[in-house]
Amino acid sequence: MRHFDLVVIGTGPAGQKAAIQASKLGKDVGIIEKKEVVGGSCLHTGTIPSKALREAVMALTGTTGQRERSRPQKKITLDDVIFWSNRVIRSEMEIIEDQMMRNGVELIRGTGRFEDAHTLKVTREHSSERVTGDYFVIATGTTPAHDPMLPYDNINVVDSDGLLHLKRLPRSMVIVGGGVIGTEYACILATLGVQITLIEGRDSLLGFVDHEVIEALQYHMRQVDITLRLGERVERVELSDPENRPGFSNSLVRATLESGKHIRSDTLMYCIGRSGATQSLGLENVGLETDHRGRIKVNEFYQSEVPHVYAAGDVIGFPALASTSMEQGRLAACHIFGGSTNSFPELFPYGIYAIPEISMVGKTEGQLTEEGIPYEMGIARYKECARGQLLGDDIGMLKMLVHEETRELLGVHIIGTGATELIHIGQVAMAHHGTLDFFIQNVFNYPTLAEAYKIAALNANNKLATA
Ligand SMILES: Cc1cc2nc3c(=O)[nH]c(=O)nc-3n(C[C@H](O)[C@H](O)[C@H](O)COP(=O)(O)OP(=O)(O)OC[C@H]3O[C@@H](n4cnc5c(N)ncnc54)[C@H](O)[C@@H]3O)c2cc1C
Ligand SMILES: NC(=O)c1ccc[n+]([C@@H]2O[C@H](COP(=O)([O-])OP(=O)(O)OC[C@H]3O[C@@H](n4cnc5c(N)ncnc54)[C@H](O)[C@@H]3O)[C@@H](O)[C@H]2O)c1
Repeated sequence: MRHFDLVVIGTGPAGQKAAIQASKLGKDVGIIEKKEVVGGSCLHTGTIPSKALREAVMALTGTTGQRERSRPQKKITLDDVIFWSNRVIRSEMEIIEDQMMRNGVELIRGTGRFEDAHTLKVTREHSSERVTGDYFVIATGTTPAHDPMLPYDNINVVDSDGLLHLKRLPRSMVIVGGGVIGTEYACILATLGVQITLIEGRDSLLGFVDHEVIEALQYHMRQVDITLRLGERVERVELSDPENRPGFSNSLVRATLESGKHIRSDTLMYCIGRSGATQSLGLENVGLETDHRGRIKVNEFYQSEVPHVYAAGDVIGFPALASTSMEQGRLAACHIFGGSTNSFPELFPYGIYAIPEISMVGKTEGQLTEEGIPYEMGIARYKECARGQLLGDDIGMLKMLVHEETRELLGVHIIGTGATELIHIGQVAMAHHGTLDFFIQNVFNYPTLAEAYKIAALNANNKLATA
């Protein structure tokens, strides 16, 4: 039986960083992975495939600047897009495996299940073994939440994992759930020419994003013929019998909404959130419970109620991003082995890879209003920047929120080309309690989109001066 200082379960972003950090601190580390491939849902079904798909679609359709946004120039097959994605996934996988090998992290393939508080049984198809550990980091991530009433068949009714295995591009698709996954895929697939209907139970998509940015996004989604059904919920989904389709016309799926509307399509994708992958971990043998969505409760050090068992990444819930999962895994290993550590930063950005992309850091106008914080707003439109003109991005916008008295930056919200990169300028300024004067008094490269920060700061300054 092999013994490790630390056993990590799961090779997604949280598990990778926990394992490598512990190994850098001189510890013996084993990492368990139930799939044949390393990288987690991040690399195989989540972040990377969806972003590779997006990049491929943008390149193949020539959707670079928004002005050129159009229907595909040539017929693009799902194979074209998957070919692009697989190239990225393969090289990312090699990088992860190399990193683990170089750092002496022992990769053990199989499904891990606790037998007691320090023993994990690792089961493979034809064999099994037991490993023991002084400490554990559970980094098993999530799987798509399912509605038991739905007829999932992985062909016509799929979740976001199943989407990646479709054999052909559907003509039409209903997407249920206007969260991050539903919104990103709606934009990507519509750009490919799929006729999309997006159904969201709330009154707008992505409720945590600045309302003006969401209004702009929803406007542009409609411009590419995405039908938004907001404030609507799906009551029933039926698959048609191909031989006999009264009420289905030529479509294969019919969704009935609570409002009584029928929506017909070739395919329906459900993305209504995700559940912690904890069911088969044998947590009861360690004395751990999960919440109703399978998530593990941890303290600020990522320590569960059983002190030598830590958990990090999506399995602990919010914010459930690859970016935050990596840092949680690293911090967990630092806490276990006494490495120098910081606490998780209060300020971190969100990047939403819709088309156009969106990014935000800090507070929204809604939050500032609710908290009674006096603020002013500065806006820069990309079309005011030479770089925006060069890119043909007429719709991009950067909104800066500053404290009315201290002039400190409180939030930055961007929609448009490069939003997910540009946001980090605002993040750095905010982390150092920067004011809008930094942007006014400094010079930026020209022509760049970063110039939008200066334009927005001047705009806010003008409003403050006349207030
Ligand atoms: C469609 C989609 C798009 C996304 N886009 C973004 C994005 O753009 N940006 C972003 O920051 N985040 C994005 N995310 C979220 C991101 O993918 C997750 O936050 C991230 O993957 C979580 O990492 P993790 O290490 O916690 O878990 P995962 O990446 O889910 O990895 C968990 C691993 O544990 C393994 N495992 C599970 N149970 C066991 C067991 N019992 N034994 C052994 N191994 C086990 C699994 O096989 C898996 O390999 C996206 C997610 C989805 C679904
Ligand atoms: N760019 C990124 O960072 C990125 C991209 C994709 C996914 N993710 C991660 O993946 C997680 C899961 O994403 P998700 O989109 O599945 O979940 P989500 O929780 O973000 O959104 C689910 C949405 O579905 C709606 N909904 C639920 N049931 C419904 C019903 N019956 N009818 C209509 N609408 C319904 C909810 O109101 C909600 O808006 C996210 O929380 C995020 O952490 C991140």
